Amino acid sequence: MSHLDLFQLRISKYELYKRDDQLVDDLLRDMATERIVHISQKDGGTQIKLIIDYPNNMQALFKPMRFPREQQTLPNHFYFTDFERHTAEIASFHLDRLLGFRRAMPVTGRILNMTTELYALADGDLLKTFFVSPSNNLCFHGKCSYYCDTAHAICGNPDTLEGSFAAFLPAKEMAPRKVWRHPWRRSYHKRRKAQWEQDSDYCTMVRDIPPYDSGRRLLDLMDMSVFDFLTGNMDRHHYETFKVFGNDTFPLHLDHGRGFGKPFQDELSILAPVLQCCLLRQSTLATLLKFHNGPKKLSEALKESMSTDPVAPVLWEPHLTALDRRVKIILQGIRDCIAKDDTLEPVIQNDAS
Ligand SMILES: Nc1ncnc2c1ncn2[C@@H]1O[C@H](COP(=O)(O)OP(=O)(O)OP(=O)(O)O)[C@@H](O)[C@H]1O
Ligand SMILES: [Mn+2]
Repeated sequence: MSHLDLFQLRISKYELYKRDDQLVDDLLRDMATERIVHISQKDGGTQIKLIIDYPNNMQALFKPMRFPREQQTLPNHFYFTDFERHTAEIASFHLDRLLGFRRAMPVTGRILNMTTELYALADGDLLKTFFVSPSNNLCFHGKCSYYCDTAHAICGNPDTLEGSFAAFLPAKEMAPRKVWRHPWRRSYHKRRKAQWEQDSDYCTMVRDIPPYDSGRRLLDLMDMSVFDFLTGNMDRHHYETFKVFGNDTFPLHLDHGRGFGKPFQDELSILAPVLQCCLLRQSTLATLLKFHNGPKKLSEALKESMSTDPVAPVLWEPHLTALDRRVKIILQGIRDCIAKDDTLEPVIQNDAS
């Protein structure tokens, strides 16, 4: 049995893995070093993703590097046209773990050989998209709805390619997932706004709708809002849970390629769930306070956590600075909520309540 098989078997109703779980390190190492035997394109998504096959049926989801780490989200791009960043996937996993959520699958960086580890292992339609560029580099573009064409090809430099490798979720046939619309989903339209952007009482309505009217789910959305605000991810349109665990289970933190794009801008609208509901889980507040008060700031802890990654340094320094600044903003938001506390619901809650 592979480390990934074991990891998948141990997923619980409350988290993907245990605190300080050695298995996570084993899995990261496997994905970063095991021989790759086949690659194919994952269909369904908007931007290119490859399924990486290793021996023993281990699989990873690969997102390629497109730009250097200093490149920011293009100023005229919407969150839904922003290019995905492999470094955001890696950093988000580490951040999710540091915040004590453990709702994101482990992700490692790895440098591949374009010829022997990609071209030689591709077949079918994916293989047909490989070509040699004018500067003699091997490139491919795959088939998808955004940026899968010759003008947006992914090229070796000269023959290596960096990317992120996310541990594969259990097969859908083995562990079916339920897909939920995020109540604070953005409109995904150039000109239209979503209801939550116009209705300041939006949370009152959400609080009455199952599964947000009882149990942990609303608190989990607050955690997700904190997590996304820290990374700057505006692309949380849906989320998924494992069906076997029912409704009172954690939402998976998936798809973080659009985080870490704007280190000099703090996008307060991502924090709307927390600010509109005036709600936060007690353990999450404690974690944020711990990083705020030090001695170890969130930026330092994240840098340390990612320092052993094969593609370290994973993040451009301004992204790390942004984290500490954003922790302060979240805490100030919570202070304001407590100060004006005129609602019937307490601001800081435990799962049991
Ligand atoms: N680690 C993983 N293992 C297996 N499947 C995954 C993993 N992460 C994500 N997926 C699945 O792949 C789907 C697409 O992934 P992702 O959201 O990253 O792609 P996307 O191109 O951004 O798609 P969309 O544009 O719909 O958001 C997800 O909805 C999820 O079901
Ligand atoms: Mn996505």
